[in-house]
Amino acid sequence: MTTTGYNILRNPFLNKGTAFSTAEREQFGLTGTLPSQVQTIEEQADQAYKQFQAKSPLLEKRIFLMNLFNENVTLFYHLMDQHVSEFMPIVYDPVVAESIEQYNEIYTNPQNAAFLSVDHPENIENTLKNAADGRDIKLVVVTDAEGILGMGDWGVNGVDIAVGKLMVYTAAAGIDPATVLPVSIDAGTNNKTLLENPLYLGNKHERIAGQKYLEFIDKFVAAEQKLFPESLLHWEDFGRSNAQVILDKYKDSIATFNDDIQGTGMIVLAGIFGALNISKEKLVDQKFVTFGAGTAGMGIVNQIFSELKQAGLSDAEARSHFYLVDKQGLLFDDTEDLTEAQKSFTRSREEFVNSEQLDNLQAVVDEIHPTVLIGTSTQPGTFTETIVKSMAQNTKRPIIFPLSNPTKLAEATAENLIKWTDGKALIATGIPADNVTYKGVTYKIGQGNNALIYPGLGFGLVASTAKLLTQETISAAIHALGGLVDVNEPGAAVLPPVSNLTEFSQKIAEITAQSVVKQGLNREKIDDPKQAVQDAKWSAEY
Ligand SMILES: NC(=O)c1ccc[n+]([C@@H]2O[C@H](COP(=O)([O-])OP(=O)(O)OC[C@H]3O[C@@H](n4cnc5c(N)ncnc54)[C@H](O)[C@@H]3O)[C@@H](O)[C@H]2O)c1
Ligand SMILES: O=C(O)C[C@H](O)C(=O)O
Ligand SMILES: [Mn+2]
Repeated sequence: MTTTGYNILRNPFLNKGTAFSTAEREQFGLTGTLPSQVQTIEEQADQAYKQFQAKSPLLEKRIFLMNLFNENVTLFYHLMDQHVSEFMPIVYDPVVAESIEQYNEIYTNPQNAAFLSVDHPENIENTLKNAADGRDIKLVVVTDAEGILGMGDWGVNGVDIAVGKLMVYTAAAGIDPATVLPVSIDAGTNNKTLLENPLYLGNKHERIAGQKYLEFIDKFVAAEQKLFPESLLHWEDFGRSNAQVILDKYKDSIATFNDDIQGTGMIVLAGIFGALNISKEKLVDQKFVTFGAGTAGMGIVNQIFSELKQAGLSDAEARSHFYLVDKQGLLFDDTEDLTEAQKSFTRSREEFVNSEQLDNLQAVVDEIHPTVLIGTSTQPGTFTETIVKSMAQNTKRPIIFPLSNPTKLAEATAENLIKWTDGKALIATGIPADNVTYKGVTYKIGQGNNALIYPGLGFGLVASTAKLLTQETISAAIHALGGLVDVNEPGAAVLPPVSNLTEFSQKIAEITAQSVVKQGLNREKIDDPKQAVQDAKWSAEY
């Protein structure tokens, strides 16, 4: 690749636009290809921000930012650094959901993503090479888009979630954007609307499943590891039947993690610790009801389970703290269609005189008196006033996390939860929520979204050249998020605010890297893990 003239202006990783100095313009054959004034990155950022502000609605703002990214990656991140709380919901959840729904209609140059087709396994390696274009890839986010947020199957459109997750990695933790690669696995789609859309850009056939699909995944992992042997492989928004199977297959042999299972489990446990700091209670004294025992729900349960065991409980004691509710109601040993993950946490019918009636959330909450209620069900409005009030009657500070995304799928709003519990609920929501003022107290609402933890974790793994991600490292990273909120302030949030994302991501990255090195899981020699994180950090300057 030549890096002179228009090639450099069109390469988003190298382009500085009007910020190329006169000397650089001469050096790169750009003399006369730009207006004469040389701008600073600050001037460019101010100008771009004004253009951004002039756009509405939010989806237009997102398209503007994606085009800016496609033109000039450094400027995009420089601007995002200055406006992280404002840009997060646009680059990422919830506006990313709209851009996925309208992907074909608003199609823009796809941010250097790699598109793999299940129909052409022979192209995997070449595709990854083409998309990397000689860059040294350290982090891959891959999606097959079978379970995009709570919106189901979005075929090739789902690539935007891989792109968005990676943008958050750089904005939050500072991974060099030239070292990352978003990947779409187009396995077909069962989304009828997409199949019938003449504009649909993905494979126009039903989703391929079973052996052929798993063989494709195997080939992908082999090629990814061969081409980028030092990379971390992050799985996002796979369907319930594949997510855990894939993670279990690779987690003990390569550096990999599933964000919906592990990232979500981590942030929820961190949020629960935050809530318990406020209520001055202990984890071992809690009773958990998880509503929606799928990929995220079971990731959360397993993470809490593992922490309860660390606190000294036996397997059986730890299991006794959980009540899973899914479509069938409370999950019992004899419930039909249990997933492998659910089977370890079912209840016995003998525990209840009325087990037949426990087929809905209301009945379960009335019977169990949970202290913690987690929603990962994709079912909007299901934490009703009656359910929430029933919970609040039986526990002083109910911990209630409606986590389903995007906005339209949340089990409840923070505002209603505060109102219905007379300010007692300790809340985290999946998408950002405004402060709630109630009876003179302003309640800050923590964002229980894996974006608060995966960037620090992933960057720490990359910076420390980790070979594997262990439970020990996961646990260390969760605890890194503790102690960052002043719990004595009335209305304190259970998690630190997104405006501090870069600071706490740095802390999580350092603790992750320290844990990797302590376990001897680094590929390269590292004397000072904190320094290794510092050295790997990219900043959005020319
Ligand atoms: N806040 C976060 O960080 C975060 C992270 C991951 C997932 N999520 C959200 O959690 C939700 C679930 O995601 P997932 O990946 O686990 O999906 P999933 O499909 O694996 O799981 C959803 C589960 O909900 C169950 N369910 C569906 N309808 C139900 C009903 N009426 N009553 C009870 N249960 C029902 C399904 O059977 C399934 O087990 C999504 O909305 C997603 O956006 C949030
Ligand atoms: O993408 C998000 O906002 C969080 C999570 O990974 C999800 O699938 O909902
Ligand atoms: Mn996800």
